[in-house]
Amino acid sequence: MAANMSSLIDDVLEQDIFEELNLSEVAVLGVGAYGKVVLAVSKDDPNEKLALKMFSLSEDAADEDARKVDEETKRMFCKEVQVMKGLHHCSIMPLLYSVQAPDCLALVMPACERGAVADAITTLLPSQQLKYIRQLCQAIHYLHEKNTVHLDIKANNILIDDDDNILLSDFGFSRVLPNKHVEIFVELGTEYYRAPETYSDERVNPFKVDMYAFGMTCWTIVMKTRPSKVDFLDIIRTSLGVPYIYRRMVTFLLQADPDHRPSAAQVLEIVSKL
Ligand SMILES: Nc1ncnc2c1ncn2[C@@H]1O[C@H](COP(=O)(O)OP(=O)(O)OP(=O)(O)O)[C@@H](O)[C@H]1O
Repeated sequence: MAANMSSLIDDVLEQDIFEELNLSEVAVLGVGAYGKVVLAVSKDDPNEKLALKMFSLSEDAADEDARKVDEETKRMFCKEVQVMKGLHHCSIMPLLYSVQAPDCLALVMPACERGAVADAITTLLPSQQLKYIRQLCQAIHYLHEKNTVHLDIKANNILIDDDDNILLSDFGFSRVLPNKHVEIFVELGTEYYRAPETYSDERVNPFKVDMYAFGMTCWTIVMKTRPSKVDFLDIIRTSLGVPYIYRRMVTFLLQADPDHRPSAAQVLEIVSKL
């Protein structure tokens, strides 16, 4: 792990991460199992706002349990860095750099202070709905062309930048695969966004799992509501206020049979013309 990790780290810091990077800690943007995401501002340039996804380390070598947790944290961090370093797309969250400090590992990214699409869901304008769906589809198409799957696409993981464009973020569950036909076990994901086949104990096509989650994300965007325990297909089919093309697209994407779901390339062809 050490050799692999050192090749993924851009900077090793001796002291406090904020001090060494000359940043002021402003607020906590989110909290996860690994640690937290912190909004920080450069002391040199107050216009430079960064989000630091920090993976806490205890580095208590004497405590075996703490050592095991640290090993797992390092593994998760390395996985996310490795995937992000290979991605360069205007609708995908860029990794500016990765750092190691005495008490944490951190991904440094541009901060999206407007938050996630999930937070803005009830106030979306028709022009934003179309733009976000199109940009998300372009991001997924790019990922899938690189044989990479996200595996946690949802409205909470789509951040909005200062220019009102979206950035697909959180590559913690992502995988880079050898080809588009490989089948793997997918046991993680978020309730309502998880494709039905992932609840079986069998291998599944992860690209189709992403397309189901994309369908649920489109559902939340066009219905302007967060998903809950309802019949998604029935609701979208009977929501006559939603443009027909969206109802048709979401219905295709949410099909229970993964083989019947369209690919990102197929959906992109439709949304590019809208
Ligand atoms: N670059 C960023 N700019 C602004 N906020 C961010 C940024 N990155 C992450 N966040 C916020 O922090 C939260 C947690 O980040 P992230 O999704 O990467 O971690 P996670 O533990 O995998 O979260 P989850 O379990 O909710 O998917 C996000 O939902 C978002 O609100």
